[in-house]
Amino acid sequence: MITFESVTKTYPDGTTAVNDLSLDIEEGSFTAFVGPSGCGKTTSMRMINKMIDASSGRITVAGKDVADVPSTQLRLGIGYVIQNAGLFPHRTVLDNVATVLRLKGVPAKEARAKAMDAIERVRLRPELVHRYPADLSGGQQQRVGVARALAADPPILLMDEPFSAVDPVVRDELQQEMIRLQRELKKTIVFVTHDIDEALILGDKIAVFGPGGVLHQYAAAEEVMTRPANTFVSSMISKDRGYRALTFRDAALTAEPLAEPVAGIISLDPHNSEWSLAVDDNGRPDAWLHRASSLRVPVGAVVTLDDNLRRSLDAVLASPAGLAVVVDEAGVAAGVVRGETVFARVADSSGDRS
Ligand SMILES: Nc1ncnc2c1ncn2[C@@H]1O[C@H](COP(=O)(O)OP(=O)(O)OP(=O)(O)O)[C@@H](O)[C@H]1O
Repeated sequence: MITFESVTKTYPDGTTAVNDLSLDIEEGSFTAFVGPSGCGKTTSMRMINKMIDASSGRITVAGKDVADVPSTQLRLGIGYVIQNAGLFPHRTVLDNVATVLRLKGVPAKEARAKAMDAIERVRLRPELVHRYPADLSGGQQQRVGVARALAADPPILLMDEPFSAVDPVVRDELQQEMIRLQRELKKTIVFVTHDIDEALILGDKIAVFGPGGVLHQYAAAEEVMTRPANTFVSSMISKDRGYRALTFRDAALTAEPLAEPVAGIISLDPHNSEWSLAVDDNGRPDAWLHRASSLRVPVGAVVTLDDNLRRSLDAVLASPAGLAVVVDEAGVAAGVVRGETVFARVADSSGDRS
């Protein structure tokens, strides 16, 4: 879908940002460009939609050399999401999302209807559509940025560090949202991040960039983890490696059922008699409640039954009750998994690998 053939970019001041890059990005794949700051990830991405021109080599999109396609035409088929969303401050959420459709000449009414579809797709609350970006949280703004990029249904999505400015809990939510969206939409996504964890969580394929704009490895996420191409790549992944490997282990958990909520509170007996679980009106987990002191601890990570072992471990460790909340597709609390069960699976899985 997107190919780089011996592409080099040298800026006028002599900096070589990208050095002889060859890469073949398959249609429908999620590719993460990862590496430390200044390694040419953004430059490589921006050459795809011609925000930056290559100095030499060739880039093709859907078989066409981008040099031969007018920039505006090229960009109408390529959604673009950046850090801090880059929304127009004086346009409402709805008008922001409708922007590309309007540029494409879609009549206003139809553009708004399609924009609403995109807003629903990213699960942004519909009552926010008439607000201005400044009235939204960072995470909500990013959702608008993703909706705007998706509204015109482009086959390709470029995302440049889109989640690096939001707090870790929201970032985790947005990452899970991207995984869900990609399952539904099957776009060709290129995602720039300096965070190897984010790359491994999201990417089917990972391109590891190093100083001087050199590509060190381009492979499936699991292969980068288990067979790093060289010492540069191993140094990127060496910290917390065992923990990261859990990303690729199926948790294969069974949920233990929960009692019915009474006034929004679910008793966790017999698993835990010190804590209860508060849920919202829709039955989604909200907070852990310490029965004796009434202390409330927001529920951070939750799991679904097909989650990997790493997310399951995160959910257990983030829970003061030592239980992970299992949610269904709608985010409704459907059960719990005990810490011991997850720890036993982690121990088994380390055994598998040795
Ligand atoms: N317009 C420019 N003129 C000169 N040098 C530039 C320009 N833009 C980027 N560079 C340099 O090119 C190199 C690659 O930059 P690039 O932004 O592509 O890297 P990156 O891996 O995306 O890093 P970051 O995450 O910090 O943006 C860096 O050394 C950067 O300083």
